[in-house]
Amino acid sequence: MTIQLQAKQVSMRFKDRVLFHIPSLTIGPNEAVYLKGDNGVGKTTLLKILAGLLKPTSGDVLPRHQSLFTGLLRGPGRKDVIYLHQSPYLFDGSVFQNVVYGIKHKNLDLHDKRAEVISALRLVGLETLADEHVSVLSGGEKQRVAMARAWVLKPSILLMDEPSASLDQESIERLVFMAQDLLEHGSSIVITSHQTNALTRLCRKQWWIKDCTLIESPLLQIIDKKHKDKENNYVASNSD
Ligand SMILES: Nc1ncnc2c1ncn2[C@@H]1O[C@H](COP(=O)(O)OP(=O)(O)OP(=O)(O)O)[C@@H](O)[C@H]1O
Repeated sequence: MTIQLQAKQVSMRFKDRVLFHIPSLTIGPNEAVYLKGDNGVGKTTLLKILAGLLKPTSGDVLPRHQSLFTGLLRGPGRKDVIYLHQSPYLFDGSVFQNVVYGIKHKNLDLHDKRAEVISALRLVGLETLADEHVSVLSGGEKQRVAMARAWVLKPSILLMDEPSASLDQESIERLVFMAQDLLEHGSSIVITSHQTNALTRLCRKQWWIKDCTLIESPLLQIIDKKHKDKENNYVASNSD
């Protein structure tokens, strides 16, 4: 299922400081957005508001066609919208347990759940570490586990906060492959990053937080043939 989120007159203030006021904002269905802006302008804050993890000072963010009343009943956190943290939280357990946790209530038998988790770990290149405890993983590997956990959930909207900050080129390309797969299945993604890279190149729209508001514009990507060939080779070598 894909959904569309709509924000109306959303303002965020910390004490006397107005971080931003956004009159109107829509995400989805099936969009890829690059969210940019200087340090401290409120990118993380906006993603948390969209995910329902933070309440704006004023305004509302609702799935399209959902009434405010239903929204109030739903409680904190927005089902089907996942916020991928800059430094993801993994619980005390193995890599496999961390990824399967997301689908523990899904109506799949154990065999199918295991297959889904192994596919996700293969995509992020961590299948050989499935039984390792997460405490032995590097920062980049933890980020990849968090991405695998998000991918198995097949969210309608995935909000990725600086996903590439601690990743090398190969890991970024693995994330690109997963993000592309979600997009092909109708999900939307929002990516924050201080540098353009293969992930931000997936985006066709830009949100720029500047002067305490958000400016939206289309993002025209210049297809770099050399880069495209490299991505295609990567996909070919990772498809069964
Ligand atoms: N709970 C809070 N109380 C007070 N100020 C806060 C709170 N949360 C965030 N801020 C402030 O709001 C501003 C925006 O923070 P945010 O993390 O959203 O910025 P950002 O654009 O993601 O920055 P960066 O690019 O550095 O990650 C910062 O100045 C931060 O200190």
